[in-house]
Amino acid sequence: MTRIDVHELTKEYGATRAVDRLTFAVEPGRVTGFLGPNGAGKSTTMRLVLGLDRPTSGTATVGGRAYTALDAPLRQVGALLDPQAAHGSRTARAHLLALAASNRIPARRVDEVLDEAGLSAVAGRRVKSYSLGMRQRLGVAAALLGDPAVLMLDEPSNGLDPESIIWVRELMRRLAREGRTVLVSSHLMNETASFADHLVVLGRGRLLADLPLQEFIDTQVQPRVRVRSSDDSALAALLEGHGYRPVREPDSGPLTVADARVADIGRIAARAGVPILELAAQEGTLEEAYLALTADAVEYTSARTADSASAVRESQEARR
Ligand SMILES: Nc1ncnc2c1ncn2[C@@H]1O[C@H](COP(=O)(O)OP(=O)(O)OP(=O)(O)O)[C@@H](O)[C@H]1O
Repeated sequence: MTRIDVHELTKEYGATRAVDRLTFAVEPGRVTGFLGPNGAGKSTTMRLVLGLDRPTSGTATVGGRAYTALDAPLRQVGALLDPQAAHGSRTARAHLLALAASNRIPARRVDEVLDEAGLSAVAGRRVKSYSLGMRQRLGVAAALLGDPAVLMLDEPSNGLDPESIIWVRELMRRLAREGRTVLVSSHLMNETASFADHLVVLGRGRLLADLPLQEFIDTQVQPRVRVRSSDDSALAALLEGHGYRPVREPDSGPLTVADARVADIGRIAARAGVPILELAAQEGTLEEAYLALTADAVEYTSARTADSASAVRESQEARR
């Protein structure tokens, strides 16, 4: 089993501390989502793991060894960092054949990964004629070439159409099921929630969270209950009498009750004889949880996003 271990990792570029005493492990058999605002240090961390940059201090290892000390790196770690990495004047097949030859990977793997990436029909075309989505697929094909135990993908869904996004999601799930170690950075929260089992979240180069996906959401977003009655005013008064703070959704929608459980709300209403038309637990989303956590750790924030992040937090506070 091959883990990625990052220990007390620090990287400074002049006065900028891009990565700040970072410690975490990426375990095999699950997809770990790597999140953080722009400039949080995700790409730098991936580059340090891949030996593309030298740390100022600390270590990053794969299976206990530095990437640069691996015998056949491409057969142990597959990475997608920059979809523009392939030379534009080469065909996709020639690009993969060159990579295979320099890493002692059998040439037949090239056709296998082209097929896996859905590029077989266009493998003879020059890469410069490829769309961003096709380049992303080629980058994923290159990452898979050495059949590696560890995969690190930086924004693999970037520029992909909906069908390709589903392809990436299912591919990552399968790679994790096969027991591989999969680290994926993304800015797309719904997307990350659909494939990640575990999350590592950075802010300003530091570790903000290292938790299973659901636990991360639960620690950031209070549980809520949605409830609707034929007499919402009576229901609201009843719940207030029991110490809850129900909030009416806009346009006379149902009531939202923070810090509440379905069974408790249902029992209170039944005892008082208030008819219930709808009663449901409302799950927090990864986006809410992420915004609540990272609002203070955003390096580049427009006034508008800062407002919406604090609005999410305020609405959460209001429901408490
Ligand atoms: N080669 C470099 N020289 C100088 N500063 C750098 C270099 N690479 C990264 N940085 C700085 O380090 C910080 C972390 O950048 P990094 O690209 O790792 O963040 P990120 O989390 O990947 O961001 P994004 O989500 O925008 O890709 C930023 O402040 C960035 O400007």
